[in-house]
Amino acid sequence: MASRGRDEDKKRLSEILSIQDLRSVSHSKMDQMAREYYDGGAGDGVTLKDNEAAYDRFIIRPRYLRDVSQCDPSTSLLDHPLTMPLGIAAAAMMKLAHPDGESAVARAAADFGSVVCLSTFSTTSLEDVHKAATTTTSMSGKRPCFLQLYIFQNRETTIKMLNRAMKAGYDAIALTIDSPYIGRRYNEVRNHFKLPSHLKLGNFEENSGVKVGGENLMEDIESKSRKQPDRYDPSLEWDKDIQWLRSVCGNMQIWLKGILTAEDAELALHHGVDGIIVSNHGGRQLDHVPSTLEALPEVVDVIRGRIPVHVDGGIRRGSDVFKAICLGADLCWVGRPILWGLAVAGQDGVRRALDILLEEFELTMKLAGCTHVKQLSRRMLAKRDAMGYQSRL
Ligand SMILES: Cc1cc2nc3c(=O)[nH]c(=O)nc-3n(C[C@H](O)[C@H](O)[C@H](O)COP(=O)(O)O)c2cc1C
Ligand SMILES: O=C(O)C(=O)c1ccccc1
Repeated sequence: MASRGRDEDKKRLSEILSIQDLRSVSHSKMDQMAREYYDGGAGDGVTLKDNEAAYDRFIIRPRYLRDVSQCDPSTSLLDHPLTMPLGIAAAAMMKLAHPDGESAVARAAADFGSVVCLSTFSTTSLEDVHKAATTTTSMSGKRPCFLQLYIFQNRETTIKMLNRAMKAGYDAIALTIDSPYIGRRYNEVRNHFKLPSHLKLGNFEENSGVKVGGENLMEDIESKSRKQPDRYDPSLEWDKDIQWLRSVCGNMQIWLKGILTAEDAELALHHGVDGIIVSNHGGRQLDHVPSTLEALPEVVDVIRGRIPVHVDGGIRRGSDVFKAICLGADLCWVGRPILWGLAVAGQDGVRRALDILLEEFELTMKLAGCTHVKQLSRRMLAKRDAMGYQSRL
C-alpha cells in the first residue's frame, strides 16, 4: 500500500514541470489552515506579491557565441560545496505539510547538495535534523547546516538551544531580526491557527513555556508576551544583543536574517556579523516593505564583498536565482517552494522542487551565455519600467 502510494507520487511528480505546478498540486494536499498559513502573508499581501512580481521587472540581457557546452552552476558556502547557489529557508512546523517534516527536507537537501536553515519552531529536534542534513549518499564531505534563531525573553531558553546546536555541530546561527512581534496575518486569525495536538515543537520541552500550538499565533504573541517570559524578546538592540549573542555562540557563525536597508547592512558589518540575508520574511511580517530583489542592490553596494550577502523571498524559478545572483547575492534561499514539494510527496517532492530549480538555473545560465556562477553580473540584467527598459543598471 505504502509503495503504491509512493509510485503514485512518483508518477505525479514526473508530471510536475514547474514550481507553479507544485504549488497547484500542493493545494489539494493540505487543509485550509495549513495551506493558508504556508501561502499567506501579512496585511493585504502587497509585499508578498511584490516579492514574486519584482523578478518580472528585471529582464536578462543574453550574450551569444560563447561556448556554453560546459556549464558549472556550483558554488560553496562556509567551505562546503553546493550544487548551485540555493539553500532551504527556515520555515516553522514542517510536519503540517507532511509527517516526515524537517527530516525529509534535510535528507533531500543533503542528497541534492544544498544547505538547510532549521527554524527555531521546527516540529523535529535540531539534533535529528542535523543528522539528516549532514548524512548523505551522494555528496562528498561535510554538509553545512544553519539554525534560525528567535531570542526569547528568558535568555536561558535561548542559551540552552544554542548549547544544543553547538553540540550537534551546527555551523551558523541566522538571527531573525524582522520579528520583534508577529506580523498581522488575517488567515491565522480566521482559521484559528494552531499546531494540531499530534504534533510537538522539536526544540522545547512541553513545560518550557514556549508554545505556538493550542492558541492563535497572533493572540499568542501579542496578548501573552508581556505575561509569559518565554516569548520573543522585542527589546533587542544592536549594541547590547549582538555582542551578547556572540558570547554564547561559541564557534558558530552569526548571520542576520531580515536586512532590507543599506543602513542596517552597515550596522551589521560594524557589529562583526559573518553574513547577512536580505529578507522580508516572505512578506509575512511588515507589509509594504520593499521586495527583496529591489532591496538587494543597496545592501550589496554598502557591503562591497566584505561579508556574504544572501537573499530570500519570491524565488520560484531558476531564472529568479540567476537574476538575484546577477544583482550581487551570493546565494538564494527558498521557502514556500520547498513546503509545496514536501506537501506533495515528502522527501521526493522536495527533491523535485530542487531539481526543477537546478535544471532551470543551468539552462538560464547557458542560454544567457554563462558557464560559471562568477560570470553573473549586473550587466546581464536590465530593469523594465513604464517607458520600456533601462539597459544599464
Ligand atoms: C510557513 C512559513 C514559516 C516560516 N517560518 C519562519 C521561521 O520560523 N523563522 C524565520 O526566520 N522565518 C520563517 N519564515 C520565512 C522564511 O524563512 C523565508 O524568509 C521566506 O519564506 C522566503 O520567502 P519565500 O517563501 O517566498 O521563498 C517562514 C516562512 C513560511 C512560508
Ligand atoms: O510563521 C512564521 O513566519 C514564523 O516565523 C513563526 C513561526 C512560529 C511561530 C510564530 C511565527
